[in-house]
Amino acid sequence: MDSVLTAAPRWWPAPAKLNRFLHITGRRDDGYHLLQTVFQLLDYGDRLAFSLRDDGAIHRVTALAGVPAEQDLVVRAARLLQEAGGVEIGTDIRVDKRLPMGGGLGGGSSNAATTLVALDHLWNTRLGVDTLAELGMQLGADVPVFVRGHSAWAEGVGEQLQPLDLPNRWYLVLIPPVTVSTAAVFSDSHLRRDCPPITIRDFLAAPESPQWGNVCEAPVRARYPEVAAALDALNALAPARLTGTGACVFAAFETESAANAAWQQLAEDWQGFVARGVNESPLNTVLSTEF
Ligand SMILES: C[C@@](CO)(OP(=O)(O)O)[C@H](O)COP(=O)(O)OP(=O)(O)OC[C@H]1O[C@@H](n2ccc(N)nc2=O)[C@H](O)[C@@H]1O
Ligand SMILES: Nc1ncnc2c1ncn2[C@@H]1O[C@H](COP(=O)(O)OP(=O)(O)O)[C@@H](O)[C@H]1O
Repeated sequence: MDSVLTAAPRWWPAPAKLNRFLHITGRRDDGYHLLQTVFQLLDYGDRLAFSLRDDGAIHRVTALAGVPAEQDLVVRAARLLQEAGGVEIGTDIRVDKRLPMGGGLGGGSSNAATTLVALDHLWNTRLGVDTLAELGMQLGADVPVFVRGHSAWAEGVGEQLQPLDLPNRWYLVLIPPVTVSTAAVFSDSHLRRDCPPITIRDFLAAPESPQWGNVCEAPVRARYPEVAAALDALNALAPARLTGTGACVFAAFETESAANAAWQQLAEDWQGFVARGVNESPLNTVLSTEF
């Protein structure tokens, strides 16, 4: 029997991230690229709801275009936790999606992290943040930062994290009408892979310096004219960057009204949103206020 064990499930936030900059300093033996990047979390993203089931099934309630349930990161994350924690309870998972897929905003990774963190509480596995981050790493390089829930300096393939308090900024994010394949960008022969390593101190001395760029920007610009057009449109108003391997681009503003004013100039031609940069994930806020 599929009896539902909780009455009114709450919504759990799955925030987006931006890569404030992204350098590649080399490659691992397995071909994965070694990065230096800063993850800026946003107060904007998807929402997930969980209804526990006593039959042990993991069931995705909402469809995701082009992603079969078995491949959905929320289902994979729930299964992983179920195995790791020896759990016999199941769950229905509902995803209210606002973040574009393949946008460089980390939506899939954040959905996976929220699933791990929320079910660790709802299933009472209490594995703790370190184990959840390790489980998350098996699902994707960007999952641990969302599990840990703090904007961060990252190295390695994104798993070596140091929490950072970044300046308060508002971000205008444009969503070009195209999906960028992370694998295709990383296999591009024109991708710069020899950035000299910098230190966290170098970055913090001038966090908004134009010298910290995104090496994926050049190959993505060349392959995707829609991304080039978005960068050009935003650059006319403020310094614009690509996030991750794209497709989304962003600019930072000191105030919400400045970000909204820029958005008003672009909203007729582009999809996008304005969001506040946060050092602490909205997911942590839920945990600390309700659990
Ligand atoms: C580069 C970042 C920065 O945030 O880009 P976005 O995906 O957010 O845009 C991420 O670390 C991306 O991590 P993630 O999105 O988990 O990458 P995956 O799907 O695991 O990787 C897809 C493919 O890209 C290549 N890949 C990925 C990450 C990496 N550090 N080096 C690589 O060479 C590998 O060939 C891999 O098979
Ligand atoms: N729940 C999910 N939400 C988004 N993408 C998912 C999900 N599950 C699996 N995916 C797959 O992960 C890929 C990367 O998604 P996403 O993390 O949103 O983009 P990015 O890594 O560019 O930030 C998608 O193209 C999709 O095929």
